[in-house]
Amino acid sequence: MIQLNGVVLEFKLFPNGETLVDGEQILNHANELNIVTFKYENDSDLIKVMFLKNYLDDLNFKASLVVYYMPYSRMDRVEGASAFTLKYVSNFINSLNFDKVTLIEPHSDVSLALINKSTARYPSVELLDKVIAEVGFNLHEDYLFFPDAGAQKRYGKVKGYQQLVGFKVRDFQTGQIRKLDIVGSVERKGFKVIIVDDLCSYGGTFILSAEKLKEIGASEIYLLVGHCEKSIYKGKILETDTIDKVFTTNSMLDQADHEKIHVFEIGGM
Ligand SMILES: O=P(O)(O)OC[C@H]1O[C@@H](O)[C@H](O)[C@@H]1O
Repeated sequence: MIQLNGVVLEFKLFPNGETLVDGEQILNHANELNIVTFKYENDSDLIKVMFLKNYLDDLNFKASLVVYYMPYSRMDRVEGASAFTLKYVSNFINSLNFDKVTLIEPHSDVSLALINKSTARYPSVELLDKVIAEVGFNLHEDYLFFPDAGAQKRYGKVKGYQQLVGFKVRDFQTGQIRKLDIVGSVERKGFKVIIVDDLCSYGGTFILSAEKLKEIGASEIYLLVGHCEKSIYKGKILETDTIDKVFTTNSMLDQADHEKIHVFEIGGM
């Protein structure tokens, strides 16, 4: 889904699959300075962004880009013969020459390094105060939990919280989590935990984290993720009582289709 200055653009297809770009629709919402918002739904959205930016260039209009979820951001390293698709998509975005690019919760700093004139915003940090108030989190008794070293690097700098970290081993090819251990100790049982990470897919990481946290005495467990894929509906998080509530943004989901999910609007953060 592509927005121009907050307005969702409609794209149609020619019978052979080519994209029909409605220039009039763009003209109706374009200014000299524009914000293009890119909510990735599938690879065809990349082509739509390309057509829109080229059209704005032809009008001599400027534009910045907000990327709700950076596609391929998890392909931030290569192993064996795997293709470095994050680099290739970043090259594509760079070729469009936006004035600036804002990445919402990129999976790692590699996206920031690869994309020119890019900065990041982290809803998992920006929304923490709201989530803490909602779940009645006590700074002296309760814990934030980062499921792996990547999450600890991104969010561990938040001050004033007791923190626990997971050590996760995942098979790069199959995506299966081989094991997860908790590093850090707790003083007593019966505490709340907010698991903080960038993205929930099927939720395997968080179910496993929650099981381990329960073993060491957690009584209530919440999940705060910047992005939540629709695949959460196919995973076990919503079926079991291991995680009490999931807080996320509309970077991937459009709305919450389950009582356990709370979706914050990125625009209203
Ligand atoms: O365990 P699921 O939800 O499938 O995947 C989410 C995890 O996989 C990683 O890329 C994310 O950073 C998160 O830690």
